[in-house]
Amino acid sequence: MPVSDSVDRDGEDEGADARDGAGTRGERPDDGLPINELFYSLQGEGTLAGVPSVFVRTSGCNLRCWFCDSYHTSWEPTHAWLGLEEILAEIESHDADHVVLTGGEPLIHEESVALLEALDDRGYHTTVETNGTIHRDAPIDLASISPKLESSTPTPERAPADADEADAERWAERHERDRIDLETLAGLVEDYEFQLKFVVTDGDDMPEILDLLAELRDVADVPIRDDDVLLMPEGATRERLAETRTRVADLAMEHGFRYTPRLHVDLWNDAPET
Ligand SMILES: C[S@@+](CC[C@H](N)C(=O)[O-])C[C@H]1O[C@@H](n2cnc3c(N)ncnc32)[C@H](O)[C@@H]1O
Ligand SMILES: Nc1nc2[nH]cc(C(=O)O)c2c(=O)[nH]1
Ligand code: SF4
Ligand SMILES: [Mg+2]
Repeated sequence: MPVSDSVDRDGEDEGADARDGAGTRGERPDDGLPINELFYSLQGEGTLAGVPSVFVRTSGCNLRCWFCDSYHTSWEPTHAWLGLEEILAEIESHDADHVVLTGGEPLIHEESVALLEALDDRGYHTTVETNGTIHRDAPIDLASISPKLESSTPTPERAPADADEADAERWAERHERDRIDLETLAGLVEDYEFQLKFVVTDGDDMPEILDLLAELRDVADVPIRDDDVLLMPEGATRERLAETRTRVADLAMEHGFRYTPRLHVDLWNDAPET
């Protein structure tokens, strides 16, 4: 199946392009979001790992990591359109104080702002999982920023097997062009409580992380402590994590950064809605 570009063409109104996305179900409400899945689980990653949370996963992404563990929000997006009230009702049906807005890239959708405002009004703690290429003004309690390294680029050798070859080639170029935007990253760390969560495979990723941190520390008006930096092993399955996690834990100790597990993968492997 050809890779769908309909959720995220270039331009300002990237979220709007999801309106005619492949795999779409339901009418698009004015305040709606394309929802890939909405579920209750434990936060598996980062400084809040282990906290019971409702996850809202929007569809559509402006990048294409070859390893994306949410293939059906990026390479082959599917979703149902849900209105703001429907999303809130679903969230409120779970007994949780924490909501994690993720994707795909949730900040391509301007409607994510209204959702975050409504959650803030209701007293929820909100985490936004973002690739750090888009800034929006919204009540975000924790910006969980995962800047994408060169090792995430879907080169011909690394593109997912299901991806159309020509599309993958086009995405490799676009991914490489767009994956780091220093000004946007600086805006996010200045405006929000944040964590910088890098997906790491091995020591080859470290020079790029160190360079990026040095540049960001230069540009940003707020301190970025080593404590704000988390290394997360690449792996969407238990089998893959078994190959990467010890190496990444050793790198965290060597560089004085935090290590974050992927608790949900340990607990439930790659099952959907976990
Ligand atoms: C699916 S992404 C959605 C949010 C946003 N697009 C981003 O990349 O941060 C959620 C988190 O999963 C991470 N992730 C995706 N695939 C992964 C993999 N194969 N191994 C480890 N982490 C992965 C991302 O880096 C990000 O921190
Ligand atoms: N349990 C669990 N924790 C997570 N933390 C970040 C996730 C994400 O996909 O953004 C995620 C996820 O998919 N599941
Ligand atoms: S930026 Fe996030 S959602 Fe987009 S392809 Fe990469 S990991 Fe997947
Ligand atoms: Mg996930």
